[in-house]
Amino acid sequence: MASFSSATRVTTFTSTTDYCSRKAHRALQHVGPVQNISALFRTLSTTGIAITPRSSSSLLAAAMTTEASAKVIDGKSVAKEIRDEIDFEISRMKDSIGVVPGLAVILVGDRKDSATYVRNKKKSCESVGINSYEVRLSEDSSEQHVLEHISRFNDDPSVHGILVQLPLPPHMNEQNVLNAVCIEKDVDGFHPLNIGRLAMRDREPLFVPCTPKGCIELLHRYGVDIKGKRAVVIGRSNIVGMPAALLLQREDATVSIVHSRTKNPETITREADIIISAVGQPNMVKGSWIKPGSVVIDVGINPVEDAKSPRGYRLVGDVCYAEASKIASAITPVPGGVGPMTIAMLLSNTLISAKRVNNFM
Ligand SMILES: Nc1nc(=O)c2c([nH]1)NC[C@@H]1CN(c3ccc(C(=O)N[C@@H](CCC(=O)O)C(=O)O)cc3)C=[N+]21
Repeated sequence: MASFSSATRVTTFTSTTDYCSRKAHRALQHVGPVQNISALFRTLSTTGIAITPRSSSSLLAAAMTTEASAKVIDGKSVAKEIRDEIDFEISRMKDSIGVVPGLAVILVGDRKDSATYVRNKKKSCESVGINSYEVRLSEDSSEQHVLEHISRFNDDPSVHGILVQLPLPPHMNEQNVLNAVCIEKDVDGFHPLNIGRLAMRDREPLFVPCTPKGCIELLHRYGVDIKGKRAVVIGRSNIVGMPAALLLQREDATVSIVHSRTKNPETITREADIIISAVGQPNMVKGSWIKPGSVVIDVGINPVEDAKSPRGYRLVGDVCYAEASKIASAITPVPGGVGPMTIAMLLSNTLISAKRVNNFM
């Protein structure tokens, strides 16, 4: 790919004769090479130069030929950092009151992806000193059977968190099953009472759903201001989109939700300073949906066929990374972005639960 050489820059701005562009050109000569389009827009705004539609489109065209240079929001390394903090806290709790947190995971059926997630969760639990209890039930087990296991874990004081891996087989009623988890152990944060409290001002949920919590944690740890910013959440699922929008609102963002029935999703998304995409459509969000300088959190983890990959597929996000990383100021990769954070937040919620029930600060 061609780099954004100074020759390119000069051509970009002398090709148009309007005043702003000439002024922008001078500003650029002043600041030296510009790494990406958002840096360019920032530079222009600090010099007080208005960006006209005309200069804007030539800037965008120029940006499309530059190397990717948005800051990569490294979920994998932040998740590691968080696991180290959790590890420390668990040792402190064990040393002072002798309690070790416990997480129970119920897996029904033999979906390969679910088995992988459950295995990863178990490994992560071990890495921080959380006891994990796993129940694997066959695809054709009854809902009653699942409810019995939940009830047993509800009553077991060594279990501080209960996670029922989703999706459940089609013959089970997901609502019945999730409602059975007592809210004090609902580390997924899926119970309606937890979601209801999340939605209300001056109420506190016992647990915040892991994936949205992980998204916000990434924004915090990368120093992204949320207060007063425009945020767009793409997708309205109960487990990610909807709670992500509620959390952003609690952080004082102005939030819009874009979904499958939204007219002009591209126009609305392009107004956002912060985008959280959780739809499960590979490469749906194009560069043209993104405002220069915005921050993009890509929750999608979509397998796409890839004969060159050893597994026969590779994972891509909802966002077209190649395009977005030239326009955004920061972006999460897939894999290595939100995924590892989801698991770190599950461990965090399990620790919170164990601390709460034992009155340990
Ligand atoms: N009750 C329940 N709670 C969940 O939290 C839940 C669930 N059910 N069902 C399935 C989804 C999916 N999910 C993921 C967690 C981590 C990664 C993850 O760590 N992904 C790695 C890639 C892993 C790979 O390479 O295969 C990454 O993005 O870097 C992915 C997906 C949790 N889920």
